This record gives sequence, structure tokens and C-alpha cells, in this order.
Amino acid sequence: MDNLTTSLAQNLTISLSPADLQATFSNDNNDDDDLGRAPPRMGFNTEPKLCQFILSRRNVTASVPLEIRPSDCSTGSGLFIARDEQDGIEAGREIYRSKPLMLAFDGAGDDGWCHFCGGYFEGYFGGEKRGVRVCSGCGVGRFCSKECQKLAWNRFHKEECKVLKSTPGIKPQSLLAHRLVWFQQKGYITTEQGAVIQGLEAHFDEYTREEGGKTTEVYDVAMAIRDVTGEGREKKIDVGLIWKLVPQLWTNCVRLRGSSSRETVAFALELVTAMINHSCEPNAFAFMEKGEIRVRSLRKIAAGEEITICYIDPTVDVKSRREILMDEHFFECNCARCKDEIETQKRRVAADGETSMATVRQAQISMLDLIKSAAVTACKYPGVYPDFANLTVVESKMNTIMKNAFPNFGWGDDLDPVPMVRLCLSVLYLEQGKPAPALRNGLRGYFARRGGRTGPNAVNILVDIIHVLIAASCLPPDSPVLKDASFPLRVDISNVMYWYLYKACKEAGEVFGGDCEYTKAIGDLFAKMMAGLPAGASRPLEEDFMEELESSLRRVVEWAGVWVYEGA
Ligand SMILES: C[S@@+](CC[C@H](N)C(=O)[O-])C[C@H]1O[C@@H](n2cnc3c(N)ncnc32)[C@H](O)[C@@H]1O
Repeated sequence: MDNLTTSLAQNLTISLSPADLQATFSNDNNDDDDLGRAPPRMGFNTEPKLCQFILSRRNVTASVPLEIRPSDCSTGSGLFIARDEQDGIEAGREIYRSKPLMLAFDGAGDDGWCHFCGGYFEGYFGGEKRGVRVCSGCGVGRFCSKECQKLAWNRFHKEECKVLKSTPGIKPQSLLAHRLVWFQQKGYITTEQGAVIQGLEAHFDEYTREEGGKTTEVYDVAMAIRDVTGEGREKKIDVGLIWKLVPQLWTNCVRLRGSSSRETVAFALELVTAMINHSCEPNAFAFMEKGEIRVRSLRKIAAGEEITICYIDPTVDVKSRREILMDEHFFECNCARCKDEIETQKRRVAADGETSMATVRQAQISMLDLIKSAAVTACKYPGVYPDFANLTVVESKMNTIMKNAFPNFGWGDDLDPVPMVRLCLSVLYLEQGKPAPALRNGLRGYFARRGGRTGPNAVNILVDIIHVLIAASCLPPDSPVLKDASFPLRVDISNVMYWYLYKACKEAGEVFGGDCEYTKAIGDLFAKMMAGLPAGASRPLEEDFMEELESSLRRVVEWAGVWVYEGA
């Protein structure tokens, strides 16, 4: 039996404080008999049998042979396209898909997901909503059918329900730690799976370096797991073991987004994805569809090349990304994108003469705070704003911050976090029913993005712009917006809208795959809009349409004050 199984089976009762537990796991402690002492970590690449197990067909459906080898960018192992796979993999292809061992949803985020099967039960674009069954015990568990609710109850929700009731804001990653212990007790974790989990990077020293902060958090979760797991049983579980398990789960859970969302919606423990290292300029991304993790390529990945994904929100500025990675993942990112973005900031600072990197940083933080509070207001009062002038105030405050940071030169829409802030403003303005500022901010943010012109974020942003364009092109003739003589002509807005819808269909197919529900929904929307076109009207890709499109786009982006425009 592997260590995990043995230790869990022992069901020991122990009671230690964070300091005691730290001493238990301290590297200076050479007492081999010490309970649950963390063994030195060996990279998976030194364990061919475990690598074979992780990549076995039972766990993963891969379209190209994969290998686990020493990583090019981190100290441990990484996932690679096999060296002998001549052609590597093309951009926009599925590398693999896999069912996670466990999946927990972020209650604070988008909750349109079934907590058992991981299916999305709200139709895209306001489509049909399937019946939602909310657990009457905890009020948190949500299921798409009676069957899913029953299966979840038997598998984990009976125990989880109590935890959710007693700890309402519990982190999904911590919930997974609870679940892993129940799964182990119920015999759902195989010996091989246990062995892999044992070998995962834990960042144990970093999580438990000193008392307080993260150490206390790990301790509290470990004790809570021990307490509820022991309920009704004679002996409680080895808290020393859980003490190590919690940081392992936190380090190795993959954050999942659905195809249509930019936020993390779920956390999963999945053994193949736990092998993938991070890059701010990744060559792949992971998302969830019908309870499966799908990992797809963002560009061509050559044979023998390491697969990387971005662990965090790639749209935030370079300093924020590096801080988050250090704080949450304990490593310093040194990727080419980070270096390039720091250089761009330095060049602007040098050109301005009066500004410093510290001033830019402070301005970036202020802008992010500003948009965060605007977005929170919007969420708190969906559809009903206490003060409709709020967003105009946000915009003008943002302009002041930008002007103060660079007194001699403009900040430039391309410098982070402006593109992201403008896109966020666009969504908020649209929710307020203000299509003109929504369109202006949306287009300025869309064209200013330096990175992220392909991939999942690009499709989502395009869909946001399409929503704004649809709203603007459907304004009633007596709308005050149309009385403003500078507002673009309806025909120009509609040309741009049809073009972006066409682009969104094409890109969603390439990025998420044709069998993805979101791609199908965008395709349906496009078909519906095309069906509404009068007979004989020109359509995207037809010669007449393409001729008109360039001038329509130019007029629309000029009206929006777009800073960098390089064509459709
Ligand atoms: C999900 S694991 C990835 C697999 C891991 N390298 C291993 O050997 O098990 C995440 C951990 O890998 C390391 N890592 C991932 N990307 C990295 C990078 N770009 N630079 C340095 N370390 C990285 C960090 O220690 C991180 O917490």
C-alpha cells in the first residue's frame, strides 16, 4: 500500500498546533519515525511508472502523444508533446481532454453550473434555462437534474452539505481537500492515484513558513477536515497527513473557466493538468465543458516542446501578474512577455521625464481599484444603479489618474490596465442601457490590447463587442443617442456587427472547437441575424460587403477615438 493509503487507513487521533506541525515537517527533523514527515520530493520524471499511469488512456484522451519530463521553466516536471511526434500540434487543436478526479465550484462566481456533472445549465445569450435544483440543506449545492443531485448526495454531498453549512465561505480548493479524504475513506481513490497525489508539489515550506497568515489557514482547514471526518467514527484521521495534503491541493488544483466566462468558475484536481507549468504567454489553455477539462493549443506546439498554460488572469498588468504568482504560487515569472511589458513601461517613463516606475505602478493600482469598485456596485445593484452618473465619474477619475501619472505624454490606451478597464466599462455601460459610451469604451479597449488577440479571451471580448454593436444597431429611431450627429450611421454599425459575428464564429470554432456548446451558440446567433437580413443584402466575405466594411470600420473607430487601428 502506498503511504497515503496506509496513513489514511491508520485513522490516528492526534492534536497538534501549527507550530508542532511545522516542527513535524521541518527539514531539520531527521527522525524517520516521526509521524507523517514529508518525504523529500522527487520530480515525476524520475518515476516512469507513475508517469505512465498519469498519461494512460484510462485517465486522458489525448490527440497527440504526451510525455512528462524535467520542465524547461520550473524546477520540477512538466508536460510535453512527445519528442518523436514529428509534426507537433497545430494552433487551435485539442491536445487532450480528461475527466477530473474532483471538481468544486466557486460559489462566489458564475453559478450556472451543475455541481455534480459540471454541465452548464443556463443557455448562452439568454437562452433556455434548464431546471436548477438547489440543495435545501446548505443552499449552495446546485444540480441540473434529480439524478445529478442524488448521485452527488451519495458520492460526496451528504458530507459536504454539513461543511458548507458550518463554513459558508469555504474556498473550493479547501472543499476539494475535504472531498479527497472522504473519497479515500470510501475507496474511490486507487493506490496509483494516491501515489501520484503524494508526489505532487506542495510548497509546504512556503505555506507553513511562519505562524500566522497562510500557516494558520492551512492549519484551520486541516483541523476542520480532521474534525468532520472523525465524526461518528472511533478514531480520527491523521492530521499530519492532511496538513500536507491541503497545500498540495491548493498548489495543484487547476482553475477552470467555462468557454464563455473569463472568471474562474471551478477548481479541479486532475492529474495530467497538475503536471502543466505556467507562462504569461502560454501555448495552451484549459477550460471546462460538460464536466471535462479540455486543453487546447493557442499556437503550433512543436514535438518535444513543453505545454504551458496561464495560471492567472492574463489581462492584468505585468507587476500584478508577478505579485499574484509569487503570492499564490510561490514562483517568480520570468517569461518573455513580462520582460517586454516592463521594457515598454520603462521606455514611456524615460520619455516622460517627470514620471517614475513607482508612479506608474501606483496609478495602475488606483485604476484597478476604481474599476473593481464600479463592478462591485454593478453586481450589488444588478440593473438598478443608485447613481446613473457613476460610470461617467469613474471614467473621468481614470483620465485624471492617467494624466497625473504621465504629465507630459498621454498614458496611451495600450498601456495596462487601460484596455481591460475600458472593456469592463463597456460591459457596465451596456448593463445601464447606455450603448454610446459602451461602444466607445468597448472599441477602444478591443483595439488597444497588445497581447491576447487570439485565444479564449479574444473570443469573449469579441462577443462583448457584438452585444454592444447589436444594442447600438437596434436603437429605436427616436432614441436620443441617434440625435447626436457625431454618432456613427446605423449601416456602419451593422456592417461592423455582421463582420464581428462572422469573426466570432470562426474564432470560437478554432479556439474552443466546433463541438463546444458556446461555439454552437455563437453560430446560432449568427445564423439568426443573417436570416433577418433582407434578401439581396450583401453578406460577410462577399465582395460588396468587404468593400463597404473597411470604410464602415474606419468611421466607427474614428468616432470611438481608437488609438491604434490596424484594420479589420
Ligand atoms: C501545477 S504544478 C506544475 C508541475 C510542477 N512543476 C511539478 O513538478 O509537479 C505548479 C507548480 O510548478 C511550479 N511552476 C509552474 N510554472 C512555473 C514557472 N513558470 N516558473 C517556476 N515554477 C513554476 C511552481 O512551483 C508551481 O507552484
